[in-house]
Amino acid sequence: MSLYSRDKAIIALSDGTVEHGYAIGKKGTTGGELCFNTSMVGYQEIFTDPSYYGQLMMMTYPHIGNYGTMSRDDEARRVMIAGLIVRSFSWEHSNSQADGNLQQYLERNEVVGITGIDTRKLVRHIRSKGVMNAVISSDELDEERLVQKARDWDDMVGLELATEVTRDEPQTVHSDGPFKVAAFDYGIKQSIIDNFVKRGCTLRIFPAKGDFREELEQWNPDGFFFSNGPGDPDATAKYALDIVDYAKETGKPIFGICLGHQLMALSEGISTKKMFVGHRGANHPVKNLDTGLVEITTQNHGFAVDEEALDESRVDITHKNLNDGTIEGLRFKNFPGISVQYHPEASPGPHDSRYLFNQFMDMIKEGKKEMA
Ligand SMILES: NC(=O)CC[C@H](N)C(=O)O
Repeated sequence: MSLYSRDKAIIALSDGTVEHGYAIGKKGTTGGELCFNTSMVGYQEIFTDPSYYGQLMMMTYPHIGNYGTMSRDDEARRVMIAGLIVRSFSWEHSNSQADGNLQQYLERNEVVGITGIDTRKLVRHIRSKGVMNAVISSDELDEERLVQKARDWDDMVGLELATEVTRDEPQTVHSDGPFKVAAFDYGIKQSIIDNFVKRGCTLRIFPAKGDFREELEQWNPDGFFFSNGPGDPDATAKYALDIVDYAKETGKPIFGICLGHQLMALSEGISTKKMFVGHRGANHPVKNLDTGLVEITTQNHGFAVDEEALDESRVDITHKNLNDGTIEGLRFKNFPGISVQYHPEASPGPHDSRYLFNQFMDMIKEGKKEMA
């Protein structure tokens, strides 16, 4: 496709809403759950966040592509979003550090997208009607057929997607520090790995599925980490709780982010629920109930721990979202564990919540002292 495409494209929602625009990225047809992200920067980190696997990404910031792409900004080896919707696509970029332009990046990663869309209107629509599926197409422009396709698309509820994005084999990421953390990869972001390595943790990263008990016994980690990831936490829990339970039995500190947080709650019998509209952006206010302080956080989730299912003999709520009151963090009472629904690695986003990695490191240091 030449730069400055004027090839037509359509986005069709499962409720019959149709909008016309122009093709970006690869020509073709794609579909998924229609999400929106309100971050003003960090589009490349968002597109490569494995938790977005299977979702169409609508950016509310209107100007996307203006600073190009840089390979060091990737959160994973490939683009994970299923499609892209923007208001005003930048066919050209201006950034002395960029190593490419977004159109070429999207084409190389085979991402189908659409520009020229009134994203503010579509976001308001989803916010009033609730999250739904959609289809983007630049090779088939029949509105009715595309709406039907959106209706037929798999529902996110019940979808198991972590095995689509996890690694095939365990991998060790070394640091020069003394700590060993076993991390479970349901779609782990590179910036989470970097945050551990920076704090002196050598990580042994395990695939989502498999029996690694024997290897874990031998390696004897100082702590466990359960990662972020795509899909319905209930569907991942069907196989993942086995290893969460193992980690709990060891008595070592456990930390969970996003999907990992949801899995830890599920392992204590506390259910999750699909949200009316998810949280995706880099300015969500969260209150730390231990300190009373408010942190501005990066978020990306469509499910949440159900407050009604909370069991106070098993968990304390440590963090709450100030926009809608949903649970954002838990401390576990029957094992040394903390977890947050949001993203302390904040890539992109403000660094207010990085202290959570330090808090986990303190738990690990404490645990090692007790063992000595
Ligand atoms: N970032 C994540 O780990 C997302 C978790 C889960 N897939 C959700 O949407 O709620």
